[in-house]
Amino acid sequence: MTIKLGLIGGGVMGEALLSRLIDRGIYQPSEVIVSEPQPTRQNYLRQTYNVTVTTDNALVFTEAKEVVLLAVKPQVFSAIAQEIADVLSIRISPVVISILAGVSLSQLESAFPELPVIRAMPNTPATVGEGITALCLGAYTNGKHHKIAQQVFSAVGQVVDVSEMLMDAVTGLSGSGPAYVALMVESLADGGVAAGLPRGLAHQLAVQTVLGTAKLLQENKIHPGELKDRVTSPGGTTIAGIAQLERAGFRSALIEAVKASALRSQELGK
Ligand SMILES: NC(=O)C1=CN([C@@H]2O[C@H](COP(=O)(O)OP(=O)(O)OC[C@H]3O[C@@H](n4cnc5c(N)ncnc54)[C@H](OP(=O)(O)O)[C@@H]3O)[C@@H](O)[C@H]2O)C=CC1
Ligand SMILES: O=C(O)[C@@H]1CCC=N1
Repeated sequence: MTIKLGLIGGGVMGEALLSRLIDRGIYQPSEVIVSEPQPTRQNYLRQTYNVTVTTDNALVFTEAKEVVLLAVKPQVFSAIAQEIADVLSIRISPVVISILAGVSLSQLESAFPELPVIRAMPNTPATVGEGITALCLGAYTNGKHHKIAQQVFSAVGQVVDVSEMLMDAVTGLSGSGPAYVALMVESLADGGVAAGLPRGLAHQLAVQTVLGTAKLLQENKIHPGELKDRVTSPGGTTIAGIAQLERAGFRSALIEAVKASALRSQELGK
C-alpha cells in the first residue's frame, strides 16, 4: 500500500495525532511511516499502532506521498532540515505541516524550498478529540493541501484558519493553555483539600467544574462575565472567593502568562 502520511517525531503531540488519525480510519497503519530516534519509543509506536518506524527522517520524506507532519522540538528543526535537504532535489512534494512553536512559514519555506508548507498550532486535548488547531498556509499551498490539513486536524478537534501574524498569540493561548488550566484544576483541588475534602473527591469536583463550565459557555454562548454573575449571589460565597482572586491578581496573572508564552514563541522563531 502507498505510504501517505509521514510523521517526524512520535512524542506527545505526534502520538496524539497519530493515534486519532488511525483510530478514525483517516490513515491505515500501512499508510503511515514515523521517524523516532529512541529504540524504546520506536518499539512502543510500532507495537501500539502497527506503523512503519524508522530513524531516517529523509526516508519519511521520500516515502510519504501526501503529507509530512513535523512534530519535533523547535530546537532540532535546523538539524532535521539539513538531513532532509539532500532528498529535496528528488522533487517529491508532500505537503509539510509543522506544529513547531515559533517556527515561521518563511523558515519552513527556506528549509523546504518551493514545497507546500503549512504552519499549525494544535493543543494536547487533541489526544481526546477536543483540541483546537490554528492553521496558516504557505505560499506554495493550494486548496488540496488546505483540505488535507483540515482533515488531519479536524480528526483531533476544531480547526481555525488564522493569518501568520496571530500564530504566536494562538500558541500563548490555546497551545500552552492546557497547562494553565491543569494548574488551575490542581489548585482548585488543593483548595478543596485545604477546606477539608478528601483528595480524590476534590480532584473530581475540580475537573468536572472546569469541564461543565466550559461546556456551558460553549453551548449557551453566554459571555463569561454573565456566567460569573449568575453564580454570584449577593453577600454569598462566590463573591467572597472572587474578591480574593482579584486581590491576588488572578486575571492579570493569566493575561501575563499568555503574553509571556506568545513572546517565547516569537523568540523560538528567531
Ligand atoms: N506538547 C504540546 O502541548 C504541544 C506541542 N507543540 C509542538 O509540538 C512539537 C513536539 O512537542 P512534544 O510532542 O510536546 O515534544 P516531545 O519531546 O514529546 O516529542 C518530540 C519527539 O521528537 C523526537 N525527536 C527528537 N529528535 C528527533 C529527530 N532528530 N528526528 C526525529 N524525531 C526526533 C523525540 O524523541 P526523544 O524524546 O528521544 O528526543 C520525541 O519523541 C514541538 O515543536 C512543540 O512546539 C505544539 C502544540 C502543543
Ligand atoms: O511549551 C511549548 O513550547 C509547546 C508549544 C505549545 C505547547 N507546548
